[in-house]
Amino acid sequence: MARRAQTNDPILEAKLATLKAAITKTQPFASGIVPASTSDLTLFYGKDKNARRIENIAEATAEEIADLAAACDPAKFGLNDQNVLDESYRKAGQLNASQFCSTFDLRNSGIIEKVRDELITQSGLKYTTRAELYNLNVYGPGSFFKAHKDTPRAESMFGSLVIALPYPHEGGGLALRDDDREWVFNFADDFKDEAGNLTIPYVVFYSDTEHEVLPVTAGYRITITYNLYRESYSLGDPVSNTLENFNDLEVAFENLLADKTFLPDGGHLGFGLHYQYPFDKNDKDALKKILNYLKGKDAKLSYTCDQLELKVVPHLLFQDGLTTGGLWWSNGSGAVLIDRVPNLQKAYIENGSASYYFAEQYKGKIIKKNRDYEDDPSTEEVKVHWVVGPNARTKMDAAYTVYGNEAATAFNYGCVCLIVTVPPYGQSPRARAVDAERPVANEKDDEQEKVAVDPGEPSNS
Ligand SMILES: O=C(O)CCC(=O)C(=O)O
Ligand SMILES: [Fe+2]
Repeated sequence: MARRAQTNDPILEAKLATLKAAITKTQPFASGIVPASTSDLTLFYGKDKNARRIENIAEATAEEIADLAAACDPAKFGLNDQNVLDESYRKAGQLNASQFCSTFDLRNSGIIEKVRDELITQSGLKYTTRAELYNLNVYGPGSFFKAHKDTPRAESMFGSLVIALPYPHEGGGLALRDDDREWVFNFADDFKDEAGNLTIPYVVFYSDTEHEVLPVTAGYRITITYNLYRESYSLGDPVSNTLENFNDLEVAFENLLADKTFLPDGGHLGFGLHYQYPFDKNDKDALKKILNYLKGKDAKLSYTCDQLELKVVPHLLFQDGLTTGGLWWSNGSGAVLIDRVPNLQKAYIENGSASYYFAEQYKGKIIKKNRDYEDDPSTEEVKVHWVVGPNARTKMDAAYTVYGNEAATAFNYGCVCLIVTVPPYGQSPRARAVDAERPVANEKDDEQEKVAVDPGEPSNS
C-alpha cells in the first residue's frame, strides 16, 4: 500500500501555531546577589579529625587557599551510571558535604524566596523548597567543568543552586544554555554591591539545564552547590495569575475551543515538553507523577489545561531506528507513545519494530506505522496534532545517555510529551465554549483511550 499522504491542513496548522505562539519563553534560572557579612564567610574543612578553618574567605591568604585546594579531591563526573575521573572533561577540586562547613546561612539569605518567586510561582505552581548541601568546588587556574546536566537524585529534585564565595579570580564564567539561548555569569564581577559592601552571587537553575564552568585563568573560584527538592505541592498560586502574559495561553486555548471548525470531532494535541524530568526507572507509574512537578512553561501548559478541564496525559515517545539504552531498534520509522515507564532491560528486539513492541507490551498508541507493518490492520494509528513537535529532548535515547555531575542511579531524565485531549465540539461545553458547563472530570487514569483512526506523523519544530 502506498504511504498515505500526511493531512497537512494549512488552516489547522495556523490554528495550532497560535497555541504554540502563546507558550511564551521562560527563563530556566534565577540569579542575583545577597549581602554577605563577615560572619557568613568562615569556612571549616578537612577529611580527618583536624579540620582547618579559614576565618574570612574574602581575606584568605594565598597559603590558606593553597591549603584548601590541596585538601580537595579531584572532582569526578557521571557518565551514564559510572563516576569518571577525566580531567579533559572536569578539572576541579571538590569536598563533599561531610568534609566542609560554611557559616553562610542559606535559609536566611533570601535565596529560597527568590526561587519561589522566580522559578516556581511564575509557572502557576506552589511548593516549598528544601535545599540539600552538596559540594564545595575549588577551581584553580586551568580548572573547568564542561557542559553537563546535574544528575537527578530523586523524582522531587528540580533545581541546582550555586553560590560563589567572594575570593578573587578571573575567568570561570558559569554558562547556562537553553535551546539557542545562552547566559554567562561571571561571579567575580559580583562580589561587591554598588556601595562596596561584600556580596555573594548565586544562580539557581532547573537541573536539566545544560551548564558549563568555563576555564579559570587566574585566582581561585570557590563555589558551594546545593540540590533543591520540591516538598509540598499544590496547583495554581493566584499570585501567578497577576503576572503579565500569564493568561495568553489560556486565551489562545479558549479561542480554539470556541471555534467549531477546530477539530470538530475532537482529537489529540501533542506538546513535546521543554524540560526533562527525573523519574524512577523502576516505577512504572512514575510518568503520571510528573504532572506534579513540571517546570516553567511546561507547568504553565498543564496548569492552563487544568483550568480548562482538558485531559492531559504524559507520554513517552519511542521511534524506530533509534538507539535506546544501548539497544538498536529496527528501522522503518514507526513511532509510538506510551503512558508508563518501560523496562528497557527486558525490552530487546532483534529484528522487530520498537513501536510495535511498545504498543503491544505497554498498550502504546501507534502514532505512525512502521513501514514494514503498514498493512497490518490490527493496529490503529492515532493522529496527534503536534503543537510543539517532539525534539531532541523528546527522544528517549537522549534520556539514557547522560553527562551528569554524578553517576545516574535509579533516576533518569525522561523526555516527555503531554497529550491533551480535545473533546468533540459541543460535547464538553466547559472545554469547548467558555461559559458553559463541563460534563467530564479531568481524570488522570491510565486507561487506554479510544481514539479516531487517522494517519499521522510527528513533525519537528
Ligand atoms: O561550580 C559551579 O559553578 C557549578 C558546578 C557544577 O555544575 C556541578 O557541581 O554540577
Ligand atoms: Fe552542574
